[in-house]
Amino acid sequence: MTTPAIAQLLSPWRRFLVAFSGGLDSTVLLHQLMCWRQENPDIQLRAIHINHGLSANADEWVAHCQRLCQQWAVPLEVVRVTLVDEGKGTEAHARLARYTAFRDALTPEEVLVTAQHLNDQCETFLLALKRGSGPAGLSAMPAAADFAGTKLLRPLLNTSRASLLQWAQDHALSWIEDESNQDDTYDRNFLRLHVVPTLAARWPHFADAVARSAELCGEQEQLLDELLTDELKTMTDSDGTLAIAPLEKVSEVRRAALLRRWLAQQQASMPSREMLHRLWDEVAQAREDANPCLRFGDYEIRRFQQRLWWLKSHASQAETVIAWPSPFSLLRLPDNLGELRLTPGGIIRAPADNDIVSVRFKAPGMLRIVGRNGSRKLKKIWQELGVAPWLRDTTPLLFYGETLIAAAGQFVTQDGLAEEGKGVQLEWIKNGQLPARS
Ligand SMILES: Nc1ncnc2c1ncn2[C@@H]1O[C@H](COP(=O)(O)OP(=O)(O)OP(=O)(O)O)[C@@H](O)[C@H]1O
Repeated sequence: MTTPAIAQLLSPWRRFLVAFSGGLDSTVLLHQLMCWRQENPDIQLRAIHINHGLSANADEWVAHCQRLCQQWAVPLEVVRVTLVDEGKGTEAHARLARYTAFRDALTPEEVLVTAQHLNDQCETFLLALKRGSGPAGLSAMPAAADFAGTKLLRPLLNTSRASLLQWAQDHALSWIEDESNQDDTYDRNFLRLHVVPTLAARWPHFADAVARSAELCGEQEQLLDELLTDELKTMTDSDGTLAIAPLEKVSEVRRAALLRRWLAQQQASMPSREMLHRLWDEVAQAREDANPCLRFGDYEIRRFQQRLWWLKSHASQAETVIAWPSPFSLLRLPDNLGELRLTPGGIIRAPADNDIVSVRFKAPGMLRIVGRNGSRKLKKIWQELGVAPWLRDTTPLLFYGETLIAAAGQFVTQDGLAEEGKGVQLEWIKNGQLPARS
């Protein structure tokens, strides 16, 4: 026998990867799916268990999951993850590692199924309330969301923990208890252990009511998505950058809603109100000659040519070195950035072929050109091309060390500025054409 919720939400799909921790919730989920498979043999089930190695009992949990999956004839993948502490807290790290492992394990034909239930939804809502979230945060967890090119489904979201327990007892299921669930230093556990039981004792349907509020908030957000989609499209370029000028003409609340949606398209985590204000005041509206930048985790937002750019941050990017052994041949740049060409003309002294031997590619658009030790003049040149979105809105600049020595892609020696028709000129070619200089 299956629960209607499971069949209703999952019926369009046929292949499932079940996130199986071995706890009560995911054990019931896997069992219900297994029962459903008995009636529908075309359904394919796989389970995945992530071993975070955090508990002394972690190996026992793995063994328990293996036993159960063998008994239910569900292939199980066990993934051992190693947590590196980057100051985000163990819980957040474990979660990140877990979802990365899910992403890696999923095939495009499968959907991921997790076992969050009504009481989890209630806690998620209360945690968002505690953070002062708006409707997007208060909509808590959606029952279905896009994930890793396929879907993440939460079919138990309207089922209470009590009814999962009832199911487990009725079917004599066994499950593991994670001892860390009793640790009320975690906010979620504090709510689960102390707050929600008090609320539920007074108002038995409190969790249902909260879930309804979450759903209503979700609907409002969806409506705004629909209403703003076309407007956002007109402001966004094919490269994902966002025009600033049209945002100046709309009301503050509309602008915030548009910026939020633009950030969501870049897969950014939801920004706080303060971050949105900073994004507008410190980046979009920065002084004309400023070179503003706002960090968002591993990413940053920059302004270039009156547009906002979402970029992987320099600090988090490993330097790539591209050899350019013969600088008079075309150099193809990574990330579809185009090509570089050196042509005669524009410099006092024509460099020997080996003057420039490698180009160090940092972030999109930022190149470090390094000469061979033997070259006298062009030893170390920084070239920032017009692609660099964090340049001031001027022509491409050329640096020697920290010193600006030329603009518009002309090389000069340290001795003086370029002379027409002599030396070499560096050109950047994108999609077969020289990009327009601003
Ligand atoms: N170690 C694990 N291995 C496999 N699946 C897990 C594991 N831990 C949790 N899950 C899956 O994730 C679901 C939610 O668990 P939990 O609430 O602890 O984590 P979460 O990923 O932080 O959830 P949320 O999406 O609410 O932030 C579980 O019901 C289970 O399906």
